[in-house]
This record gives sequence, C-alpha cells and structure tokens, in this order.
Amino acid sequence: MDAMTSTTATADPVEFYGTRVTSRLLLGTAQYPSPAILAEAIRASAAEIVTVSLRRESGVARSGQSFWQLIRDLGVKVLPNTAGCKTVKEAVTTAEMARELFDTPWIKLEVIGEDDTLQPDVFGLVEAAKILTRDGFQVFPYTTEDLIVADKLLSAGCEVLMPWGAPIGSGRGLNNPYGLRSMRAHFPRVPLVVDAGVGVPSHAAAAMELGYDAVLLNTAVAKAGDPVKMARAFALAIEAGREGFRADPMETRDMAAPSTPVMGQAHFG
Ligand SMILES: CC(=O)[C@@H](O)[C@H](O)COP(=O)(O)O
Repeated sequence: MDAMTSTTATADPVEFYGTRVTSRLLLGTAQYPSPAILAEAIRASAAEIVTVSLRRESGVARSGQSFWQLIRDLGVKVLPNTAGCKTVKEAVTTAEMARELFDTPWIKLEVIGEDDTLQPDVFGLVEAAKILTRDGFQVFPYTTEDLIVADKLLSAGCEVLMPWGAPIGSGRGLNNPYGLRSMRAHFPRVPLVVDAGVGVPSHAAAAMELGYDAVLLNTAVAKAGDPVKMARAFALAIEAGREGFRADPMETRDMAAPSTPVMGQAHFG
C-alpha cells in the first residue's frame, strides 16, 4: 500500500459487527490462476477481509490445507461464504461447518434461487438468516436491492446488507443504480456492501460514490489478464469513489452553466 492509500484510508474506517477495517474492498478468493497470484492480488488490493468458500476447503483436503495456510500467512480476516447453496438447510449446514473450520461467527450468506442469474432466493435468505442469527452467527446476507427484504433481514438480526450490483460473475456493474441509491437513503446507518457483478474499477467507484460502505468482488480480479494489477486498480477506485462521496458532489443539472463566468466585455484592437 502506498502512502496516499494508507493516509486517507486510515482516517475513514468502516465497521462490520464491531470489527473495524480501513480497506473498503472485500475480496473473493476463487478462480485465481495460482495460489501465488491470489496471495499477491490480496496484498495488492490491501483488502483486510477475504471471503472463502467452505466447499472449496472441504473438496480437496490437501490443497485446502495449503490454501488455509496461505490465507493465514496473509493475516487477513476470513469471511466464510455459503456460495452455491440453494436451500435453507444446505446454507445453514454449510454455515455451521464454516464456523467450526474457520473459527468465526461471520458468515456471508448466499441462498441461490435461480441458475441463470444466480440471484438470491430472498425468502430462503430471510429464513436462513433468522436461524443463523438466533444461533449466534453474524450474517452478511447476499441480497437484492428490495427494501422490504432488507427490512426483514434487519429484523432477523442482520447488521450488514449486501445487495447485488449485477449477477455473480457477469461483470455488468450496477444494474440498478436507482434501487441501490434508494437503499442507501432508506438505511443511512446500516453498513451496505455492493456484492457481485462488478466488472471494472469504475463500477466499484460508482458504488462508493452512491455512499456504499464497501464493495465485495471476486471474478473481476481473478479473471483479469493481470489479477495483481487489477486488484490494485480496484483498491484505488474504491478509495477514489469514497473520497468523492465524502467530498459532497455537485448537483447535476439539465442545462449548461458556464464554468468560467464572463465579467464585462473583452476589447480587441
Ligand atoms: C466470492 C463470492 O462471494 C461471490 O459469490 C461474490 O458474490 C462475488 O461475485 P463476483 O465474482 O461477481 O465479483
């Protein structure tokens, strides 16, 4: 991390369930070309929280061990996820196993409702969130921008909401900026994280300019030609977007307004 990044970021931390972090980029750990590139990308991103799929861990025992060691060596906080779970039961069981394995009450809760869009099954999500928070989990729900669902998740005990930008892995950016903006306005004090569908750094900057607290992304970095460079680019974009938001942007207008006011008349000759 360079001086500029650290100076501004430390002045503006964000808290999730009482844990304070200075980086507003949460990074996924799947699909990287190699473990070494993953490690370098995490370092370049300056992310302090990475999300890890339990399924990957339990799938191949030995590579799971070395992967876990790699994450441990980086000193980042782990946010286990229930990626790929399609039922409440599957998500709850996966969360319970993740708590054992990673020794954390944090869980990024995904209950996937549909294969083409990988959009959340919001009914299952609320049900699973109720079960998990009752059981002491601190839930980060992957949801939509629907305000009623958001309210129900908060009533279920969630203290963070993670609405999608676009379908997971699509790289489309913010499909519904209007919906995301109203969510921000509706829940001014809830930590909100745009999760999924972000493709390029400007998408992440746009989320931050809307006043979002952080961005979670994976594919855009893992599948970039140069994941390490892209990780750094996202870190800078998120910081720029956040600073832009804090700087209180000008109002947009329909008509032109001269940026150089003209005083009097110029005389030639
Ligand atoms: C890793 C993870 O948690 C994903 O399910 C997440 O939603 C990121 O999505 P993208 O890969 O589209 O960034």
